[in-house]
Amino acid sequence: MSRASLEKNPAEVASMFDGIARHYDLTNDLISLGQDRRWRRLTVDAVAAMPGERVLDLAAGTGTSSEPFADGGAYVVPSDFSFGMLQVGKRRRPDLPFVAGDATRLPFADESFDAVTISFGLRNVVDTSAALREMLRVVRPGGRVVICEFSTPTWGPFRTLYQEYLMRALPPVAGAITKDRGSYDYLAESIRAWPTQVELARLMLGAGWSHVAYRNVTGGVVALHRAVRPA
Ligand SMILES: C[S@@+](CC[C@H](N)C(=O)[O-])C[C@H]1O[C@@H](n2cnc3c(N)ncnc32)[C@H](O)[C@@H]1O
Repeated sequence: MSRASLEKNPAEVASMFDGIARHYDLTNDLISLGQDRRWRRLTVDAVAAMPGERVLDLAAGTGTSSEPFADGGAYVVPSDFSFGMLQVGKRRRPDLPFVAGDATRLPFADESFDAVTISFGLRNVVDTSAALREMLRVVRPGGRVVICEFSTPTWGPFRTLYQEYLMRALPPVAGAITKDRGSYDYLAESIRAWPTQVELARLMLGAGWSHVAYRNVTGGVVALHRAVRPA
């Protein structure tokens, strides 16, 4: 199966996710050793959506990151540009209003959401700053963003161990399960090349977000960044 390169050409990225869509959720559980469920719960807590609030879940894939918002009473819109991922999601959760859209040119009006969130998606978008600006545009003044993404473990010895797992163990193991080693080589390489916690916070400030803050989860394997659109 074809993998994307670190240039993150949108057609290549979408086609790679089309290819893994069927096994995406199961493989996630396996390769994260079940940690993904905790990361998702903390993301939902950070967004703290009230019932009836409008939440955009960007790069929502199969909608796994969107479901808890809907189940909590928010009006969540899962959006993604991989039709394969959207189809799997729509089959599983026909009640959710999946919308096809590119994170760098969102098909939504200005100020149409109370909050926007993106889980394990921003790293795959060709232009990080353009996506951050689009998220700012579609959120109302005073609205918030929460980004859940792989990051850089803070403790040196753990970072070394993790990077060994990432680069040496994860691609062959996930490749054997899915018969698609290339996509997991991409996963490992894209995580290693991704900005640190502080660098991402700077990009958010540069895109116009204020009150930018982050917290590390699982020792910094994942970071949750949050910010507010200036009123
Ligand atoms: C790792 S999946 C994350 C899915 C989901 N948020 C989750 O937590 O399971 C990354 C998703 O980002 C989407 N994506 C990447 N670049 C995108 C872009 N420019 N616009 C919209 N979606 C994009 C991919 O299609 C893929 O479904």
